[in-house]
Amino acid sequence: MKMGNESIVPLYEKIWMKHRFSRVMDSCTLILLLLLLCYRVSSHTVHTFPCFLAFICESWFTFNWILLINTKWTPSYTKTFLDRLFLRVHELPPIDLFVTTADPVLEPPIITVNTVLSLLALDYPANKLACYVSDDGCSAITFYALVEASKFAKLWVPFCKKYNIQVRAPFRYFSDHTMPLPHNKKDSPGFTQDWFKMKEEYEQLSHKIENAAQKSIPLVGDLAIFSTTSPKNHPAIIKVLWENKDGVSDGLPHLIYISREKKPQHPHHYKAGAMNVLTRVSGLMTNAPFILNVDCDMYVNNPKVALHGLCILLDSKGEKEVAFAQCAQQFYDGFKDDPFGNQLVALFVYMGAGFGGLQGMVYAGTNCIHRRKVIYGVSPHHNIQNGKFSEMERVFGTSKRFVRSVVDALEGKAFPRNDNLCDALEAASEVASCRYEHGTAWGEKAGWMYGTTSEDVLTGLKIHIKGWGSEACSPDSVAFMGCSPQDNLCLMTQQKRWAGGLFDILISKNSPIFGTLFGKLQFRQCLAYVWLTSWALRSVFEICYAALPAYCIITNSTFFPKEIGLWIPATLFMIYNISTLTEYLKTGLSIRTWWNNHRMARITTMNAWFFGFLAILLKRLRISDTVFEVTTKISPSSSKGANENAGRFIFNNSPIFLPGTTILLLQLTVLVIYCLGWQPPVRSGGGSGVGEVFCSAYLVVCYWPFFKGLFGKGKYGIPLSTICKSTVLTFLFLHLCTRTIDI
Ligand SMILES: O=c1ccn([C@@H]2O[C@H](COP(=O)(O)OP(=O)(O)O[C@H]3O[C@H](CO)[C@@H](O)[C@H](O)[C@H]3O)[C@@H](O)[C@H]2O)c(=O)[nH]1
Ligand SMILES: [Mn+2]
Repeated sequence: MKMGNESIVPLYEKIWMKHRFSRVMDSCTLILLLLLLCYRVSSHTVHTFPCFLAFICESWFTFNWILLINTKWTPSYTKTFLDRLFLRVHELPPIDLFVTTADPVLEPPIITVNTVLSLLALDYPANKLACYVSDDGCSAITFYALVEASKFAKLWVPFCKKYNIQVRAPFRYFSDHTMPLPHNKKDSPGFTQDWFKMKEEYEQLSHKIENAAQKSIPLVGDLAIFSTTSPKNHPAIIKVLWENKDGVSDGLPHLIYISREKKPQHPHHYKAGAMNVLTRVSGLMTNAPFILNVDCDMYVNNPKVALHGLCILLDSKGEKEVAFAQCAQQFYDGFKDDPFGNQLVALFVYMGAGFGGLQGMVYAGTNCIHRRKVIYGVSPHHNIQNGKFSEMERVFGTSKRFVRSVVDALEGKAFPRNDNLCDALEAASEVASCRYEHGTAWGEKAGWMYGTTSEDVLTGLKIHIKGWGSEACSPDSVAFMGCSPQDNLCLMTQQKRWAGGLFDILISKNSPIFGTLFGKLQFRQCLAYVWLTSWALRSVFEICYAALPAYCIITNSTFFPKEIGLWIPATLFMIYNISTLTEYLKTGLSIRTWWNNHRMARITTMNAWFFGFLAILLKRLRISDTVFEVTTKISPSSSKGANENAGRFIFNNSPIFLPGTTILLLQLTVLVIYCLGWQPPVRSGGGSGVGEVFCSAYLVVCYWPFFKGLFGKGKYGIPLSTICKSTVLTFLFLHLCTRTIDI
């Protein structure tokens, strides 16, 4: 190619995948579903209660399947050309790095520290980076850990860059205890020495942090301020922990600690609130045009990730169309065969790529690079008319200095390097106060969106509604790695929050449906969003469907088509399983993983998603509000030595296990009834048969972890109170079913 044409050379390419097999199988499934519905409508048995209920549920499943096929149909991924980036860009733009942490116990500071270290060591000019850590826990330990980490970073970052270390989160780098070979062979002699030194330094750092967490540290000096704070009631605390004063590109990036002001009576909007404070404070201090944000456990696994992201965002086409570049969420130390189905690998491969082929990948809350101006609410083909200052104040609040920074960001003006970050501290405290957003458009039109516990998807959706696209960024070596929920309790809490939060979006004024009708959300993207945000609704239909075979066995009726018609659901079941299994195998996952994921899908849907659904109902009825329950992250030291019980189900008193336990007891009961021949005589329309028994047995197999829980001890057993409640519910159901026979 000719020189001088650099701006035309694309920096990334979208590659369309051909999932032909999936398409064929998914279409077959759809045809069978439609056949089943037609059969039900045309046959007169639809008048019986079970057939009618089955028809309703199957209609939903079919609708849902159409949404799913639509999402999966045109998958794509992006390939980024790093080598071309430097042809096109002579000076890299600044990037602000955001990390959020909320609780020093659920999120051990050593994890946050590792994430921060991996960010500070990014392969990127250090004078173009600034790392902002938001601590919603207002924890002296987190603060102390970050201060110590910034000292360690002075050794760690040069070490990583000198030897081109790939994994720059020390706890992962040192986790296998063997010394890897340096990538840069000629430096080897010094490497061994340096490696041992670094390892020792890191061990000291983690001991210091661990000690601080165990014995309370004296709150003197910089920590004195924490002696009067409590996590939910304290003034804004903003400290510049490290400033790259001379602006040297091979030094350390700025590191800033922020704990926004909290008052008991002020809503703080959880993570979205924290992100908005980060946006404003960084706007005052560095105002970078790009923002890379991660959760506290998502360390950088590929130090070039920022460059890959910029290939997409600085590309001449991307510049006009792409609002953000989202990397997949991948997790380290997952259990073998994914017993809890929380690794989400197949989900990202098939559904993620599907979104990628439409208007764009959803924003997943972490591992994402945003354009700052888009966060401020700009539309794609906008002309910046210099809005009146007073108008800007209504949207962005009354800090003059901040509003000026917004104007700069919108106009794409380079930020005049602050001689001194501390100059901005006073203004920063103002924008981090809990009253600042009062009467502004934060969380509504600007910044991260409020009103749902899935703030990430809502924020991304509103960006798509403006007409922006987005891209998945998937460099060859995994971009980020994080900590997945470690047991089924954490998983249930997380899934409940997700499903509830997503459903909240669907029925709000920000619903994707309105987005298509009144905004610029593309139709197919809208359907994909409806698929995503209707997870919670699915639970209702699935629970009804699970009760159907039990009802039929008790009343000796059937909800299946008769004779030849029975082949439709039977083939459907087979095709569905073959096609999903093939997808897993193609992705390199095991048969066990496939089964575990499918079993878990039934369990999470009927338990966690159902409670997510209920939570939103209660919220809409103004009975109780939803809260963001933080997922526990396992600290690296405690995860060592996986025991034989890892991956085993545990239970507690939470009502979340009630639906599952009841469904299991119910199926066991009806299987006994069937085997003992205690069913009433068949009346009209045919009695229950192999179909119903198969469904019941299948559910028992899906709920096998619960079955073991019936007999388990301690935390491995379902609490007696839950079993009692479920037994009562089971008998109530039995009673109601037998009543319908008498009528
Ligand atoms: O009041 C809060 C609550 C949470 N967080 C932070 O939010 C992040 C995500 O919380 P986590 O408990 O890890 O939730 P996950 O379910 O693992 O997170 C996924 O789902 C969330 C939405 O439900 C998104 O915000 C996340 O980015 C996404 O990774 C963490 O860094 C927390 O520290 C806060 O800063 N303040
Ligand atoms: Mn998380």
